[in-house]
Amino acid sequence: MQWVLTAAQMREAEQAAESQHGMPSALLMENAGRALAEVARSLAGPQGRFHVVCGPGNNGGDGLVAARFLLEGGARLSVAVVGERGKMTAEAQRNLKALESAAFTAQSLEALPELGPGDVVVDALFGTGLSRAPAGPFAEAIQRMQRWRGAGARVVAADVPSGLQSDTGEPFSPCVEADVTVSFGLFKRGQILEPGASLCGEVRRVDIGLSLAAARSLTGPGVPRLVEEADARGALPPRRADSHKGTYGHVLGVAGSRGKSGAAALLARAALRSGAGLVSVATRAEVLEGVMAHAPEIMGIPLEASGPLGLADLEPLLAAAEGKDALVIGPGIPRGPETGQLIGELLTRVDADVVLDADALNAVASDLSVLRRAKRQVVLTPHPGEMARLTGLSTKEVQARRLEVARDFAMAHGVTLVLKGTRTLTVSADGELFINPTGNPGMATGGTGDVLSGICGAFLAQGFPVPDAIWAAVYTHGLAGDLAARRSGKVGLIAGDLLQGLCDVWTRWDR
Ligand SMILES: NC(=O)C1=CN([C@@H]2O[C@H](COP(=O)(O)OP(=O)(O)OC[C@H]3O[C@@H](n4cnc5c(N)ncnc54)[C@H](O)[C@@H]3O)[C@@H](O)[C@H]2O)[C@@H](O)CC1
Ligand SMILES: [K+]
Repeated sequence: MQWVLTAAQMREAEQAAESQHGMPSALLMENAGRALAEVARSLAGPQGRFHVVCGPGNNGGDGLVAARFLLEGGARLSVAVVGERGKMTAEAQRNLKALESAAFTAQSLEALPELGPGDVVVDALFGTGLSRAPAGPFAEAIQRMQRWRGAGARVVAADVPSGLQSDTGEPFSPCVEADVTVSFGLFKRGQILEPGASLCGEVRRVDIGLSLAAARSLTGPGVPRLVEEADARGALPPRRADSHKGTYGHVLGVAGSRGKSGAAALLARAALRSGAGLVSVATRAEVLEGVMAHAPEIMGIPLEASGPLGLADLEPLLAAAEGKDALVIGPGIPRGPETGQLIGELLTRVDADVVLDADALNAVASDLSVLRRAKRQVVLTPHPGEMARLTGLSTKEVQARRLEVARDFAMAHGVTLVLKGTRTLTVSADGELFINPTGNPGMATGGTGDVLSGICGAFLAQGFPVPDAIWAAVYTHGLAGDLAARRSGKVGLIAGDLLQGLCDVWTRWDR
């Protein structure tokens, strides 16, 4: 996993590197600029020219170091310094002098020639220190870089595309759109959260000498981490030779209703395709055959009452939950006035971990105190709209502060929370944050959430601990979507394709 930091945490890490590890910021800048030059060179055509656009802060300093290395390598190079020289940081000034001592002259932006295919722009205008919308010459510089890109030049951003707010991923206007962003030392939030992630293009993290210091100073919850493929694969050990279906747990899905039997079927099949030893589905009697028609491997439990799920279903569901290792409640359920109470009773009495999804989330939203009273682990998997109902915020507020909203909720109610959307977040009950990098817009289609709930249930039933089971489920779900989209395209992708995608994940991971 990789830490994902705020600008303030980056500054702390930089200070720790200097005070505790003898790595002065000049040395960090040297390493950063050198790595930046290497990436810039890798993007240029054989006759490519380089424009390095530098701002007044240390981001500009990185650009000036990169310019020095490009010059040493014999590149066709122009450098522009935007803003007043007197306002540059000491490190940036020192590197400008170093460049000028080689009889090289930085120019004004207007003097720089136009660029085209094969050429490279190094955007070193602003990094993590951007504090307000770029205006005047800074805005013009960003627009100029955008124009060069429009004409075919590649843009490599130093640390953060200029104009992007590195703590939120929200861009000011104007903002550089990069082809590659070279992230110095550690990831920044704005590189991972959308729309920042898209504005960064490909993010390449390079070590510059502060990761070790940061790792020591940034322990504890609160600092989000980016899940990597090795983490997810490692969280799911291979199946043992001497095992049987009982080894891999029994998932009970409480799902489906008239017209929504497919939700139960997707949940159940996803749980089966994610390694659960046994999967049962409890649903209204009249839809059970429809569910089972999709999956002969599952066992059906008819709920004989009628109408929305309510207290009349409590005894049959308690009986159904006997001996189960995980429950998944919600996809396609008929919700009514008693559904929340029913779920509350199940949470306090059932001896199994429970995943709440879809209408089960809406059902508990009116009385969240039941979450704290649960006998075992509770996992909630809301999309932003459901999260808004759970918190009383608007969807927009949820999206604007995803990390904080998710963490506050998980800690307040003692649950593992999955906040879905681009870069799905998993938060543990003690506030550890895991950002997921897999998945694609093709998965914005009905039923993919049902599949995720089934994967979560299967991993819990197999005894994987929270929160690992859940961030691994989220990663696996996204990767299944990415692999499935190779066949179907993003437009053609449907939730059922994720079931084959899951098999592709298992063969890829040798599981
Ligand atoms: N933190 C670290 O460990 C390291 C940071 N480095 C670089 O340092 C950068 C951060 O440097 P700084 O903190 O100096 O910040 P920046 O270089 O991002 O820019 C901040 C400067 O621009 C000014 N400014 C901010 N917004 C402006 C606006 N809209 N219009 C005009 N001026 C504006 C600020 O007053 C300040 O002078 C990082 O992104 C990275 O590139 C690297 O040199 C290596 C090590
Ligand atoms: K930049």
